[in-house]
Amino acid sequence: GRSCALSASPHAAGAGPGPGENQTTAIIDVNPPRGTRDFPPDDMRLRTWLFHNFREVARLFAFEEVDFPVLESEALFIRKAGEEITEQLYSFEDKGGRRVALRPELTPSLARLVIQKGKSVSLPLKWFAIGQCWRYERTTRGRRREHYQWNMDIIGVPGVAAEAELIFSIVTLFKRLGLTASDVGFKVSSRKVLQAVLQCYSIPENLFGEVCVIIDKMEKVPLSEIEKKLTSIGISLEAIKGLVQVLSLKSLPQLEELLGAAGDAVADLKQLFILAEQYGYSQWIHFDASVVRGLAYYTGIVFEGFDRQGNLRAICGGGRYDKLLSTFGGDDIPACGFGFGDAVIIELLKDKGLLPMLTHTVDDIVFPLDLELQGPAAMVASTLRQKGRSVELVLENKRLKWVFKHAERINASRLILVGDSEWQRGMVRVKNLSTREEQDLKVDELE
Ligand SMILES: Nc1ccc(Br)nc1
Repeated sequence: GRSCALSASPHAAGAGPGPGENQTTAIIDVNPPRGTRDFPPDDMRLRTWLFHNFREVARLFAFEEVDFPVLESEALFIRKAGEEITEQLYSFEDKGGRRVALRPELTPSLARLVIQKGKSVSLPLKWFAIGQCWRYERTTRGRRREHYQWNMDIIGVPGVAAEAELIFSIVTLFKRLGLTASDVGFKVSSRKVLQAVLQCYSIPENLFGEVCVIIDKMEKVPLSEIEKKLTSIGISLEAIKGLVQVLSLKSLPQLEELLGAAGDAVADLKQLFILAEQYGYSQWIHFDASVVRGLAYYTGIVFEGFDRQGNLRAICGGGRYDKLLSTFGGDDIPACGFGFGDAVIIELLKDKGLLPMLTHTVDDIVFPLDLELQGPAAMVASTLRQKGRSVELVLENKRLKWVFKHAERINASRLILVGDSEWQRGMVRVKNLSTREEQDLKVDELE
């Protein structure tokens, strides 16, 4: 028998290529799972830049950051309204036999946390989160299965001042990214418009969510299919005609004519446009009755950000969801919020030539001229780091030519050489890599 594992040849047959043998194919698939992305440094810098802008806007609007598990109970997302988001739920049974899901959106988790906190938090709440969301899309469409969403939610404010503030926070983000009202805009409507029509035809309230989800596809599938689906859930042809008519309205006066000024729908929308005027972002938004959004839980104002060129899918979307918390067993707490994905916005910025140039830069590169000086070089690096400078310490015995090349690659501002003769005098040689100026400095003179 073998004395110990070490004596076994690590390259017994079938153990893969040995040292020096080239690896033609990797042993494992080095690509991420279908529909998911890696973020190597360049992509990660762009993502960090985008998320920094999300966080900065949230700070300007005094929102507090929250987070939740990517994994939630499946029950949080089971809604009987035929939404794409629930049909594509990334759910499974865990080893404890529990039905769990990778969250497809953040709003239900936020609602769960608000209810969990109950009386221990005072309303209104202004919370934001940036989280990865998942869907299990049939590979036929080869689309992404994950994206990161920035969510901002105002909990406990019944009036449309909350929606006005939320839309302005997105306008603020767009401006920070260099986009103007000529590049992007918001279509705004209210689900109370649909509610009013359904009431006219005495369609039961419980069909409201389902009707909205079907209607949301209005511009994506032929009208005949919409009519077929609506009929299949018991909506009369007459009611369908009424719905289609109201959805084609393009102005608030037209809506008022049809619904009368009485209904909340018109009043809410009028108030929202007045506030937008006062905020100074009227030119960013317009009423469009065809905006429904595909989530069943919206109950009032709904809006979506879009690129005016019309090349891309919606950039973001949101609205009021006054009933969601009570459907989870919480109190009847009004709420509104939006989701803003990390993919369409980057496509738009690319199209507009607005992607930032982000490079990996360091302040100093420290290089011991020979191996005995590794200790002193580490101390020099530590002194500089304590002063807040980012320092690349060369960890191997490299030729000076390599060090200069590397300094260029990482955009270092200074090269600090730790040499024997200088070190004997407690000095190091400092090269400013932009001015080429060179000087010997005492370590504690470095700043
Ligand atoms: N809901 C959702 C999740 C993931 C992606 Br990608 N798109 C939408």
